[in-house]
Amino acid sequence: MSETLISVEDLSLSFPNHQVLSDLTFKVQRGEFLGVIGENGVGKTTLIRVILNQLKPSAGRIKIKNGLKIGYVPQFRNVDVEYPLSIEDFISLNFTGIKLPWLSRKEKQKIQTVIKQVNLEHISKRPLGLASGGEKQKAYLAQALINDPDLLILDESTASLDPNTKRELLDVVLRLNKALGLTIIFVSHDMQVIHEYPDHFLWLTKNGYTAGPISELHNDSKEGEYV
Ligand SMILES: Nc1ncnc2c1ncn2[C@@H]1O[C@H](COP(=O)(O)OP(=O)(O)OP(=O)(O)O)[C@@H](O)[C@H]1O
Repeated sequence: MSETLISVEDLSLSFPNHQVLSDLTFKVQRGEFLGVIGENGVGKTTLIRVILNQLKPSAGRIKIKNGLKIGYVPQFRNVDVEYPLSIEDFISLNFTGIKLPWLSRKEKQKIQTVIKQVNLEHISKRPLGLASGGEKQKAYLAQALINDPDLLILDESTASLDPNTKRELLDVVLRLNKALGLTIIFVSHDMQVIHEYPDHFLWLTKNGYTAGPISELHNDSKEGEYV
């Protein structure tokens, strides 16, 4: 039996003088890998902010499963080369509910687990500022995993990575989805990767939206890359 984690019903959101989301209805089931696609300005990030409870819908409803733990991987932001923390220490910053001024053995083990999950073992002691773009995104991914989320949201986290690095990160995300049953919402402009990785899609357009299993995503849209 599938379990609904997020249920969105007739949801609309307007900013002053500007309707962004209109009559949106979809569900996210546990274990799903949902790709959210759409042109610039169509409301992808706005939708994510509604899911994160940072914005209230103007109309309609969103139901989030009680106690759902969400991990968030932001859009790539370069980290200054002078940034002093090691990748390991950077990841540990995201621990919530730390009771002691130092890390417990269990917390240290957890850090090593997530470092392995994102394939950063070989450079975990390196300052984050010296890591490559792909490695930095993996460090953000590891940070999002540290509190055992049920749902991982990646908001255009691969947008500025080269094609190989992008695939490397998405291979890690797909493994987490398949092996651990982690539910994924992946926001992207890139039709090609939306065809390849997610099992469901939500395609926001200026005039509405389409949603469904990835097999129903139009093949003629494969070529398009929104930038
Ligand atoms: N707080 C706000 N107040 C007013 N307008 C906003 C606000 N936040 C976003 N917008 C506008 O709403 C529209 C949707 O923005 P959003 O960031 O959700 O789009 P997006 O699909 O994520 O775009 P991109 O792909 O460029 O990141 C844009 O026109 C944006 O300028």
